[in-house]
Amino acid sequence: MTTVTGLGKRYRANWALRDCGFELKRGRVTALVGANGAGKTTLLTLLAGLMPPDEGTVHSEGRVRFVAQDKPLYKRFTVAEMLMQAEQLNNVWDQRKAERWLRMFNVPLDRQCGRLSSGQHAQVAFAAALGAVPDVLLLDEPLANLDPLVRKKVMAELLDEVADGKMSLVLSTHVVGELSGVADEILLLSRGHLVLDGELDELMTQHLYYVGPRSDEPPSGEVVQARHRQQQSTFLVRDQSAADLDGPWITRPVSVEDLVLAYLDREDAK
Ligand SMILES: Nc1ncnc2c1ncn2[C@@H]1O[C@H](COP(=O)(O)OP(=O)(O)OP(=O)(O)O)[C@@H](O)[C@H]1O
Repeated sequence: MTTVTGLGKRYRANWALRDCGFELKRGRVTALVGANGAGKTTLLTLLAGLMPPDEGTVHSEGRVRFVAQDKPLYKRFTVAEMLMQAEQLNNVWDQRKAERWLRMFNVPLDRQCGRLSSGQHAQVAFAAALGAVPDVLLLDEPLANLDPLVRKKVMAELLDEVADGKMSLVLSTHVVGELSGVADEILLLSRGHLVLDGELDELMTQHLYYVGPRSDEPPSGEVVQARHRQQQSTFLVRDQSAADLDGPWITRPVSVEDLVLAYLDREDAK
């Protein structure tokens, strides 16, 4: 439903994003991860159509809504007035959906936006985006400013929204420990390039740890991360042939967090 091909963006002479290609499907959650300055916000802004690419294309079907990191609201408006404005700006609007979200997170409709806590402020931005019943919802670091319980609840509710298979959700995040059970797909950016992308379940089966005697190489596979102690080496590898393993090596599964951090670490060291 969204197809991205050869996407690139530069600010003056510097490419912030290059050669980016992937698809976003309905009913799927895509996590966009990468170090500070990797190009996540640039990619989301291009997906939202808020600035033109310098190369490549984004083709999206349906309504795309974007909640930016700073989530601008009119400070003097009450929450209810903010929703009324969102209604006027959108051809399709579901007031019940927006109000339900705000009730769930205890945000008073009659409170001025300038008097909301940063967490409540974020909820108003989410409610306004969801009220527009988007086909593609893009959230730039939606979990920042939220306490751990609210983060969990927001994620659970967003997953519910995706579950009926109509919407595609993309969220950028630095909270990689909370991706397991949330993300179906991953896009990992490093210095403007996609270095890992695909279905998370598939990527998990393609990666594993080899633990064995101190050595320079693992028994097979492409090394993503290597750690050595005096007598022991541990390799996180991308490998599909581990089933035939014999010799001194043992294998261990990787977690989503291990996988993402290992790739971030590898790219950081380049
Ligand atoms: N308006 C701009 N003008 C010039 N350079 C920019 C502009 N916006 C972003 N950049 C540069 O483009 C690169 C990608 O920035 P971007 O904001 O997309 O990264 P990010 O992954 O969202 O970072 P963070 O995790 O810190 O929010 C960075 O090198 C940044 O300095």
